[in-house]
Amino acid sequence: MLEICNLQKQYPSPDGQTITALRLDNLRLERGEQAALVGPSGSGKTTLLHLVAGLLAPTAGTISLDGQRVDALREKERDVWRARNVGYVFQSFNLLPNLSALENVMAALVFARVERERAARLRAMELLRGVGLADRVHNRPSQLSIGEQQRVAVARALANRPRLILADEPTASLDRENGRNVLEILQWLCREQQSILILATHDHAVMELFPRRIELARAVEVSADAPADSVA
Ligand SMILES: Nc1ncnc2c1ncn2[C@@H]1O[C@H](COP(=O)(O)OP(=O)(O)OP(=O)(O)O)[C@@H](O)[C@H]1O
Repeated sequence: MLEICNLQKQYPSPDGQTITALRLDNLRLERGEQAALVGPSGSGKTTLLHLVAGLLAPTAGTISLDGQRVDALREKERDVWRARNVGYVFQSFNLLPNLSALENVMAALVFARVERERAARLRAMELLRGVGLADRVHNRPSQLSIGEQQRVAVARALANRPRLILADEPTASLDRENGRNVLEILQWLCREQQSILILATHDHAVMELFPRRIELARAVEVSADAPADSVA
């Protein structure tokens, strides 16, 4: 289970003010639950995903996955924790350009040290077959279509069977048909392995496909000397 309590992230701004990028009082997602993360531009969707992934530390509040406090981990511990427990799908795929589709997926497994090379290869092949790319495994990203690249990225994110999949507008660079295809695969794989899925989107057609929504309100800006919640 993912549990968030009284979470806040603030940044100093260049003009001496403090920007509250995110405020989220409570959130609980059970194993296998899928939720769309929605809110206007600047409401903190990416910030929330980065906090949950342990890429950023919160200013206040707690984040726990299956009872483990992610916010309390030191930076090095967070890297190890992330490699084992989190799969991240970006809008812009972030595949390694010099590696084939197969090597990109294997890299996630080898980095997390959860599989030996032979087992990693088999798992990567199985996933790439699952996302419909069995005949493209030796292609590099530049030799794949945009939709195919995102399917490789989905396979990579799911490779370690992570408990948590975070996706930041994963269909925003795709046309409707490819977007629908990637989403179906992502939701199906998350259901299969009972991963929690949080997917940020602006697209109403995408939101409709999720049983739950996490709605963020627009971030507020407060001056440096005012308490955060005294300014609207
Ligand atoms: N490193 C930073 N320093 C200062 N302010 C930041 C930083 N990162 C994000 N912000 C601010 O925090 C707020 C939330 O940003 P975030 O990217 O999380 O929003 P978002 O909901 O994902 O937006 P979008 O839908 O446009 O992608 C914004 O006002 C942004 O300008």
